[in-house]
Amino acid sequence: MSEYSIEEITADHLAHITAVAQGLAGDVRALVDATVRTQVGDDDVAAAREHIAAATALLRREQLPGAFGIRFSATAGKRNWGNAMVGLRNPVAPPMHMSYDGEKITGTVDLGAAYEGPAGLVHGGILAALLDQALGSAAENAGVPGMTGTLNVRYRQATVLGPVTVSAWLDRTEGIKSFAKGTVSTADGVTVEADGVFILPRWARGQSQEDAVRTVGEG
Ligand SMILES: CCCCCCCCCCCCCCCC(=O)SCCNC(=O)CCNC(=O)[C@H](O)C(C)(C)COP(=O)(O)OP(=O)(O)OC[C@H]1O[C@@H](n2cnc3c(N)ncnc32)[C@H](O)[C@@H]1OP(=O)(O)O
Repeated sequence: MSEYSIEEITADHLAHITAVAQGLAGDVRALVDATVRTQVGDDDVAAAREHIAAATALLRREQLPGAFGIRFSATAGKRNWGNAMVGLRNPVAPPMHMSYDGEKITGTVDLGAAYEGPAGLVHGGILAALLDQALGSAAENAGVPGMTGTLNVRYRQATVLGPVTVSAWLDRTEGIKSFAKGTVSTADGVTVEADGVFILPRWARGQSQEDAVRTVGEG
């Protein structure tokens, strides 16, 4: 398949594949957490590996030739289910759940042991990636999408593993450049601040936003 595609699916089918994808990705996330934190002995690890190998072989029976891509449909809108931060069927995504209130993106995410950098703290690269996604989505939702050109991240204080909130908003636009800002917060307050420039690529500039998003896609 191409990286961007349009497909029509019924509401019932969408509900079904959503539940299946969320279930599988959730199970694999649980496996990752269990793997990081397990203290069982070698025999149990060996037995677990046999089960994991069997599950992997089962899933490999029928695979996409590449990544999930970005898919559009009248029923479901955009499905970026492979996205590394928010992808519904990607166990690597924490996932961050995002909502938009017309001005601001709010992302909620629970970062467990798999996202550790310094002991007990969230890895800085993960925080940057979450902010990249949220700032990009803020620009996209404001109707001025673009690819990340530059992302500046300031780590104000450590971010303890656990629930975090990511906020992002469009600051201003200058032609094809959208400037967005955002923060990561925990119970300790704001831990990270970011600002970024999101640029509508040269090859997308002649198209309407809707056409560009459909043919070029987005994160
Ligand atoms: C509708 C289709 C949209 C598709 C997109 C939708 C995304 C919807 C987001 C959803 C949420 C995703 C969140 C995850 C987002 C990623 O992860 S995106 C992946 C990471 N980013 C990339 O891979 C981008 C790679 N870089 C590029 O593709 C190109 O360098 C860029 C950034 C598109 C710019 O290239 P270009 O179109 O040739 O730009 P160019 O005409 O040379 O310059 C235009 C202007 O931008 C400035 N500029 C150029 N590069 C930069 C830069 N890196 N930093 C700052 N300014 C720059 C120039 O100075 C120029 O400014 P002015 O002279 O006009 O004042």
